Amino acid sequence: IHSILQAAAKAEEEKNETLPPNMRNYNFTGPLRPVYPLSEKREVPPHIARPDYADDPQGMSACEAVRERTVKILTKEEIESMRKVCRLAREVLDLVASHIKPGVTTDELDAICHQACIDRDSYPSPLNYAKFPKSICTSVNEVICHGIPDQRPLVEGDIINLDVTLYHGGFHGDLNATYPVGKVDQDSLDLMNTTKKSMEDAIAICKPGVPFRDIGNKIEEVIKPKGYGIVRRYTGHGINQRFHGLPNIVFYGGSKTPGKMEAGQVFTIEPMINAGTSNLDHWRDDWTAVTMDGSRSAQFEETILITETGAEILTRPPPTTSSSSKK
Ligand SMILES: COc1cccc(Cn2ccc3cc(C(=O)NO)cnc32)c1
Ligand SMILES: [Co+2]
Ligand SMILES: [Co+2]
Ligand SMILES: [Co+2]
Repeated sequence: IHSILQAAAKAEEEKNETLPPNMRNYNFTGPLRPVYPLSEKREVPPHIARPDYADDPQGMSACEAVRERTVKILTKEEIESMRKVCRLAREVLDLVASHIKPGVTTDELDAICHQACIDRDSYPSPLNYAKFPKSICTSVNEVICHGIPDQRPLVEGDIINLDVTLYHGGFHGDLNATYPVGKVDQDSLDLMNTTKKSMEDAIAICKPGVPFRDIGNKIEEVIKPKGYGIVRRYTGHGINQRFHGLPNIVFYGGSKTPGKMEAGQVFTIEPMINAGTSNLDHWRDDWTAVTMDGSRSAQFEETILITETGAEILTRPPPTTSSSSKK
């Protein structure tokens, strides 16, 4: 009976108008489906400085095509520019997140993000990056990353990751977080909390002289006891005038990659953690990464600066110490 029902569901699916043609006979790994058509490509007013890939037919970045031999050490001025764009990116993430509720579509969240970038004299970095069609990545439930905003309304019980990157003053600022939609089951809450803790514990070990691979060792230490899967295909990355550069930061343990942290380096820590297998597949939209077993996935991301004494989270407001906090 089960296989009959499955065949019937599949036949129904192939008639489904909300699936784009090239996904009509794709074997989805979980219950989530895209809901097409995507909205019109959103415009960014000409007074806003654009990254070099914004108008490239393939969305290719000329500055990223130049191979790097070492991890960039930012100057004081460059660090100030990173502080500014990262602060703006945090404002935009928090604003978009405040609109998460059942019934809101991910396309509506994209429109809010797009306008919030413009209001901050910033370009939404994902737009046209390698031809990505929207201004934010919205990754729901079994989607690991790079989910495309579409006409699907959020449902109570979903989890959603919002991944925001802004381009301002010639620099990119990148962060993401995973949020519950209304009331969410305990397993999903555990997955989100553990993922966030693994990122925060990894940030806490960062300081000059620490090997980059220790980030993955620390994350694995937190994640392994829970039996979750650590995504291997996507990594954290250097970020500055480029959206993506050296170092590549893996989130699993036991990596042999060489390289140690130095003051003045800026990169993201963005572990993607699956409730089940670490294996992934991509929807036939070339972007959307999903867990192979349909289990849920969570991610958190900050952009951090390595300082003489440790790490500064550029995408978080500076901590107020008791002395400096205003009465
Ligand atoms: C060509 O191959 C791919 C595959 C997927 C995605 C993209 C392009 N892209 C679009 C948005 C986006 C965000 C990040 C990021 O670092 N988030 O933290 C990375 N890549 C991104 C290209
Ligand atoms: Co990001
Ligand atoms: Co400015
Ligand atoms: Co990133």
